[in-house]
Amino acid sequence: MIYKVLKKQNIGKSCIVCGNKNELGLKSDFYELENGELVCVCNTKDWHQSYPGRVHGGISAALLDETIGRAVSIGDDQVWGVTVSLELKYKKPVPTDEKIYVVGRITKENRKLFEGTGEIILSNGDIAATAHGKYMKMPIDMIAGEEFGSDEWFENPDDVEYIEIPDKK
Ligand SMILES: CCCCCCCCCCCCCC(=O)SCCNC(=O)CCNC(=O)[C@H](O)C(C)(C)COP(=O)(O)OP(=O)(O)OC[C@H]1O[C@@H](n2cnc3c(N)ncnc32)[C@H](O)[C@@H]1OP(=O)(O)O
Repeated sequence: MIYKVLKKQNIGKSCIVCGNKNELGLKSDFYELENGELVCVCNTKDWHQSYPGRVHGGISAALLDETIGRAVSIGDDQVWGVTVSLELKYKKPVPTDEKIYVVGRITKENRKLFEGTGEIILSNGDIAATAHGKYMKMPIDMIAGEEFGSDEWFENPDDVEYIEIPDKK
């Protein structure tokens, strides 16, 4: 299905999931969609493997964690959180050297906590993993320190207006 992109989120410098200067990272892009969900798009690499050809389960967890954790900032980019708990179900192998999509959304939110769900969708539409995460809201200076600024967190614009996400099987 094709979704209109409302906004591309900022990226970090060194983050394992989104950092553009992390040579071993996933260099993921995050897009806020018209339906209120967030999609992460990235290309898995050989060095993200556990068994040959198969992405490490911890990498899948990191992708789902960040996608759900970022979904809370749709509409208010000053809301940040730290992960309190994260539960995954690994349903199919995530291949290395493949473009994948991670979709997340917030399911519950109050002043202190938020919860969300997400899934990794392979290019053929298979759902490879699902997750439920719980996060505690926290000001960014409490998470990352007073020095957190524009050299750590910045725009990474592109001209993507629509994203086609494989139909889930
Ligand atoms: C450059 C940027 C790069 C990338 C950025 C990407 C963007 C974002 C991506 C995000 C994705 C990546 C994100 C990451 O990778 S974050 C990295 C992984 N996570 C962490 O590091 C978190 C580590 N844990 C902690 O710091 C503490 O345990 C926290 C802060 C979570 C709680 O601390 P603490 O235990 O001291 O809490 P409190 O005593 O102050 O209690 C406060 C209140 O909270 C209630 N409570 C506590 N626990 C729970 C619970 N389990 N369920 C329900 N409620 C709970 C508690 O009852 C109390 O309520 P009340 O009694 O006041 O009513």
